[in-house]
Amino acid sequence: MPHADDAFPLPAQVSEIFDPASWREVPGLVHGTDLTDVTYHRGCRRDASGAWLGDLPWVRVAIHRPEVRNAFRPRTVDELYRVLDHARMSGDVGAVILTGNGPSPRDGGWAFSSGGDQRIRGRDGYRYEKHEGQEPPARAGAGDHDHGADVAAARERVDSARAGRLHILEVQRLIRTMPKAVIAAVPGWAAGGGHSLNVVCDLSLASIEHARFKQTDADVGSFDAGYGSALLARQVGDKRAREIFFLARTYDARDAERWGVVNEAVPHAELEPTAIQWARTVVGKSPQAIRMLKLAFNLADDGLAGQQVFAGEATRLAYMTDEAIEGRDAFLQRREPDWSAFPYYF
Ligand SMILES: CC(C)(COP(=O)(O)OP(=O)(O)OC[C@H]1O[C@@H](n2cnc3c(N)ncnc32)[C@H](O)[C@@H]1OP(=O)(O)O)[C@@H](O)C(=O)NCCC(=O)NCCSC(=O)c1cc(O)c2ccccc2c1O
Repeated sequence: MPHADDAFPLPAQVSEIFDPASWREVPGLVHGTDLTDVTYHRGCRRDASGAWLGDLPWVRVAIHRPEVRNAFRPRTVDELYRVLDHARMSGDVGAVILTGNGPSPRDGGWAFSSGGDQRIRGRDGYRYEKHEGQEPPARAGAGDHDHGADVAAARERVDSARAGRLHILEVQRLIRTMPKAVIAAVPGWAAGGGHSLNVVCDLSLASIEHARFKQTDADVGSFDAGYGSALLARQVGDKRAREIFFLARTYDARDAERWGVVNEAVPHAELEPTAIQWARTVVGKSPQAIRMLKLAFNLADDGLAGQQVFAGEATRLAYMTDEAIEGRDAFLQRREPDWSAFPYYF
């Protein structure tokens, strides 16, 4: 039993393959209080009784809408952005595990994400809903579930006063540009915009038993013409990327591994422990080296935006030198800078 005075008691079991002993809640970003569609946890060490001993430098972010294969609505995207930005701005966090909670209480299906929630798609994008987060909880078993009524109720909830959004693209850019390793742990379906979310992560693991991939964008009249297609082509080759989009056939974790959509296919039970192990390995490397490498991998494909992000880190390195400090100090001391100590390296 955890100690009553434990700073961080064991969190709730948010997913069947989530190990509460490896994580703690993050105050201000707690599911059920601050978040409805996403869960967010900080890696930590605990003793045998479950008492918190200390933090570890990684976090776990999961979409928590298993009853709709973790489809995202605007609120989901807002929450994803919020927790990912928290991870980005946490100086003691070096890796992010991105996954989907499951299984579905309706039918036991697993998902990473099935992309934009088609029930609330409008002509201008995905629509916010009134009273979000107050929907009746999904009940176990498909018997009492009426899909048509569910779709009608979701459309009824649309808040017509607010504009539609496509801001999963902002989340993609955040994942792409945050100077930390983002590891996708794909426990089930990665479809449509969920397929693209996996593409944009730095590293990916997929469940052999349950992960399934399918790029459905063109089936529903949508198209991720950015990272979701162009970066995919870099990963799997141009012909294969066209096949994935144009034919929209389902492929599994083994195919995904062979094609380069994921790094490794692993047994379902090993998915989260392996993701944690990969996070542990990445944070064992030089933070500066990982930062520069990630941004270097992005640079050529991201054009001037990629150069800008890489150059920002180069500027930070420059600020750490005596030469840059001499420039700053000379200005503050109202004197000419003395560069004589600094060679013209070649
Ligand atoms: C993912 C599936 C292949 C899984 O099939 P399966 O047979 O296992 O499960 P069901 O189909 O029975 O699903 C269970 C349950 O979940 C509901 N559901 C699943 N996905 C969604 C969804 N995306 N939106 C709403 N609801 C969903 C489903 O209806 C069932 O409900 P019940 O009421 O019957 O219980 C299969 O589910 C599937 O194909 N899903 C749809 C995948 C899809 O087309 N996604 C959207 C692609 S477009 C997109 O994501 C996208 C979003 C953006 O914001 C963009 C922004 C800018 C550019 C491009 C964007 C973009 O392309």
